[in-house]
Amino acid sequence: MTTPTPEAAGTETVIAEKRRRIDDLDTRIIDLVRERMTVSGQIQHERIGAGGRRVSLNREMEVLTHYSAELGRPGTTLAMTLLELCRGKV
Ligand SMILES: C=C(O[C@@H]1C=C(C(=O)O)C=C[C@H]1O)C(=O)O
Repeated sequence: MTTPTPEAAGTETVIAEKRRRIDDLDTRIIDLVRERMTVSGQIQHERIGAGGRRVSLNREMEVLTHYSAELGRPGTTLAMTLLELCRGKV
């Protein structure tokens, strides 16, 4: 193996540092998703206990609109994944 140039070594360091930051962000995002799942489950439990349904399509449209307004079409996909995590498959 050849020794990397100082420039390449610097690039590798920057990438390694940024990847650690991304790993930290992903850990926090996963924690937030778990928190969302807990709160969503509490709402569903409350509604079902009052004789309602687990799913509220009107509310899900609001969530999908929020994500698509902020993040475009991939935001809709992300919101659908979050909804499935929070209330299961419909
Ligand atoms: C949490 C709720 O219940 C369900 C889960 C939702 C969610 O996780 O955002 C949205 C609508 C419902 O299908 C709610 O009605 O707010």
